Amino acid sequence: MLELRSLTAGYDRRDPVVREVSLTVGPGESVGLLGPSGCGKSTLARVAALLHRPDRGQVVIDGEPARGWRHRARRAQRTAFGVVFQQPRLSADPRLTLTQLIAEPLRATGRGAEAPDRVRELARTVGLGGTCSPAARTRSATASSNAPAWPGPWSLRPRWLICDEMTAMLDASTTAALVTAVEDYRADSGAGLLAVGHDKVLLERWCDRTVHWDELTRA
Ligand SMILES: Nc1ncnc2c1ncn2[C@@H]1O[C@H](COP(=O)(O)OP(=O)(O)OP(=O)(O)O)[C@@H](O)[C@H]1O
Repeated sequence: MLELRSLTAGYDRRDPVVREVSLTVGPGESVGLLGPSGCGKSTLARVAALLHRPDRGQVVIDGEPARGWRHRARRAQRTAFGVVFQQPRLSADPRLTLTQLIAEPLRATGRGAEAPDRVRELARTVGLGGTCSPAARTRSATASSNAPAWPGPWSLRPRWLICDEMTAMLDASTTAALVTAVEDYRADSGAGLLAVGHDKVLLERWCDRTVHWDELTRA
């Protein structure tokens, strides 16, 4: 269970963008969070993935409250999350090859020996035919990591996926391929998903249930 309990967060303690928000994602469940641009969805997604420290409230991961954030998060909790941000081009270091992008999270967490097998498997999963096109790079960023030290969606087999406007900049066929890749991974691993966005049609089709930002903040 991923529990967000009464979270208040933002960039100025006197004027937080997320106020007293609570949301629960069950094991293996996919929850879509809908809301207008600028309401605080990305901020909440970053808090949920332990990337942004809230001012108040708790993130509880499988019964255990998070006590550290970003690099201070416990490794077991940090690696429980795979995160896909809305700007994949900024998430992938352009100096790395596609293979390095996929292998880096494993090396960074002392599991480099698994890299060759995982690279082969993930390249197949996300449909990288050895090309270096922007779409292929987007898919490899999704498969690997958002920053070299931050293990991403698939490499470390996370239990929770946080997707923040994952498909906002993609065409329809790449969107469909990515959603399929996420769902294949979830079917295989039992991972839960929090997908944040403003595409109601996509999230309602994709997720077990959707909640609107207003419902979270009305209470
Ligand atoms: N790093 C930051 N520093 C200061 N303010 C920020 C920062 N990031 C976001 N904000 C502000 O916080 C508010 C919420 O932003 P956030 O990105 O969480 O919203 P969002 O719902 O995800 O929007 P979008 O759908 O446009 O991404 C906005 O007013 C934004 O300008």
